Amino acid sequence: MSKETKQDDNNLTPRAPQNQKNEEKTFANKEILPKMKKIESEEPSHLQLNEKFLKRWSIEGLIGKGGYGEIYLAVDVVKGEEVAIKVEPKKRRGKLAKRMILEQHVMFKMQGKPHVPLIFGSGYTEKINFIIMQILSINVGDIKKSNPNKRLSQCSVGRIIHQSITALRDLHETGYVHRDVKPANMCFGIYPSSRHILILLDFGLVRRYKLDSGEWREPRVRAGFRGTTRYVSIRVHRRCEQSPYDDLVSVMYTSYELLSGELPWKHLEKSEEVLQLKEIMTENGVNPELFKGEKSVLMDFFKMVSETDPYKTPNYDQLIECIKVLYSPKTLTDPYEWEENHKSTDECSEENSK
Ligand SMILES: Nc1ncnc2c1ncn2[C@@H]1O[C@H](COP(=O)(O)OP(=O)(O)OP(=O)(O)O)[C@@H](O)[C@H]1O
Repeated sequence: MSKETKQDDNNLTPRAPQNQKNEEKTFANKEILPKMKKIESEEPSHLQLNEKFLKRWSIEGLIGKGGYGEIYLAVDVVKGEEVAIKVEPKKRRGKLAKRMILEQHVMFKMQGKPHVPLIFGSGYTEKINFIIMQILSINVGDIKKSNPNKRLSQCSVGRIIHQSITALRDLHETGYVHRDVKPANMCFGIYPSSRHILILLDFGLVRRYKLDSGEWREPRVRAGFRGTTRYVSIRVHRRCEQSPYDDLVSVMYTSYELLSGELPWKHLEKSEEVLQLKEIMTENGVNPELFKGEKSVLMDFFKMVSETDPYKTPNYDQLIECIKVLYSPKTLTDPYEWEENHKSTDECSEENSK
């Protein structure tokens, strides 16, 4: 390892992925494998195709490019296993980028929890910060887009939302709020043992809301905007300090988008217009006008989330019970509609209407 390269102390030896036995190396479903983007030669990329990063990870392609970082598919040449490498430049606009330092800190704290990516290593080189982690499926937003009717069945949505709530409960228990919950930050595992497990991604915008003592931090009078306009709560539009409640509101909007195909404010550009529609949706009780047809199953969930006290720990169990109605009697381990061995997309709704 070069002198300018440092990895975290507890991470010098990459760890084996949990539950990833040798016989499980066949992918679950080609449709949800991460798709590679071309690494354009004229575009400066942090890592190059076929480069052997830190003499161990061979760069196979670019999976994603976010506002801050790039995500590459790489092969661990020692173990012959695929991994994802998230990279961000160490400096942004002349300032030291702290986003991924916080992200890897929180991801390390969460290791052992089922809904976070496994980390095999993290650190920095002269120019970049990096996290080497478990390779996952395409994100839930892209799974939805790849469905012919651009939405997901009630049965899939129920199980995605159930697992998102569990993932957030784990994060909130460590004292952090996520602040960017959305379908693009949710993926599934790709091996048989992990393909039904939803993984929450992108901890780059987390913030501590609870002290080690368990006491909540004093909220700021006016917080900066953090998150994605389409999914943030009304409180975030109003610049309130975010709490676990606000992550759950983003889960709530996610459920609507996945089930119906789009949120009512999808085509609005101005944040104030989006806010107005969000207010119409829930401010004076859940508005039945926006919950017609297949969306009616979400009314109870919307009511329960929007009536949650933002200054108290949410009742996660109650929320999970409420959303289970969408997929019962199926279980979290039954195949999803995008899996090859799944019989019919409507199977779940038929069962629900019995
Ligand atoms: N471990 C992974 N395996 C497979 N795909 C991944 C993995 N991590 C991230 N991705 C893909 O890359 C996309 C961007 O990842 P992420 O949100 O972590 O990056 P980001 O730079 O913080 O993005 P943004 O600026 O949009 O928030 C995700 O939506 C997902 O599709």
